[in-house]
Amino acid sequence: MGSERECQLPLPVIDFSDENLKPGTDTWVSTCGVVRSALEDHGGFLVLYNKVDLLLHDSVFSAMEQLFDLSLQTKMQHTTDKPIYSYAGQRPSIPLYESMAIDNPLNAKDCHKYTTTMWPQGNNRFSESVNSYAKKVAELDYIVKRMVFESYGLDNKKCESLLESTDYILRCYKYRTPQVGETNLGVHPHTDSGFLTILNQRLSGLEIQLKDGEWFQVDASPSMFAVLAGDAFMVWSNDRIRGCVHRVFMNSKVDRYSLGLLSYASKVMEPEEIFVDDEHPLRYKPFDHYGYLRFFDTEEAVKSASRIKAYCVEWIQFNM
Ligand SMILES: O=C(O)CCC(=O)C(=O)O
Ligand SMILES: [Fe+2]
Repeated sequence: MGSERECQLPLPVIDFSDENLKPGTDTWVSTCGVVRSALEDHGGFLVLYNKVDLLLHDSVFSAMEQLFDLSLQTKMQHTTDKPIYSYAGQRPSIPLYESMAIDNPLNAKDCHKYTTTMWPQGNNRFSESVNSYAKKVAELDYIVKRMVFESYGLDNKKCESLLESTDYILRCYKYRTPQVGETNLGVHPHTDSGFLTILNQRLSGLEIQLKDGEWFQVDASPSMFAVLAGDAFMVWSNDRIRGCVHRVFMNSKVDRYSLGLLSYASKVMEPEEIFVDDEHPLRYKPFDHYGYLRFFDTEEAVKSASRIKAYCVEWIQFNM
């Protein structure tokens, strides 16, 4: 990784398949720096990662096709008590978009439970491929977080404790092709409400906004993953890390599928002390991630300029 050619791209592409990328090596240390700068500058970066082999890639994406082929009534079933959308879609401003969330996909039993809600007769192939895929992508999530902690000189124990209080969701996205006269916007520009999102797309369409405001189109490939910081990462870093603004356009004549592993803090989280000093005063109150998700669709949140600021910052102004 970190070859000069890679670093010259507006958004770094980091090779996580490199055998030399082990903690303690020079490659590891320099990659930690690239990861940190990309998160501070753009809120994200791209990763080449070969732990999801082609067989698993194909099987998880065909599982997604099967999932979205179910009836709307089946797809809209309530599958989690967390304040996330089990199903999102049928929205007039983004008519192409549908998404479904599998709660706790790293756990085989929870994958099985989700699967039997969707297919009461069972579908082992679905639950097994989802579980294997999520576990492989979670390994990438752990490495990225470990690198971030290390690059700021934070103890690995702190990182472990963050990982222990992390909930994962596998979100599956489908975009149908636009009909004549319909918008080809898949999703409006936004930041994700989670901590970190790791996306893989089967067709291109994902665009990331760089710090200069330009849009960067992410190529689709089974081994190319986009790593995006969400709102909770901004809170944790007291705004040192930027939330990654991204959007999707449907440019193809076939349906587009993508998959995101999203992480959420299961315990109240505070900005790390090292990010708070006289020059960088505390910007966020202790953060209840699920409280934020419940706030997310309220009228107050929707009309605010920034949902995360509306949820956290105003509280500080009135209570300190
Ligand atoms: O489809 C994608 O690649 C990304 C979708 C997305 O950003 C979202 O729904 O939050
Ligand atoms: Fe997103």
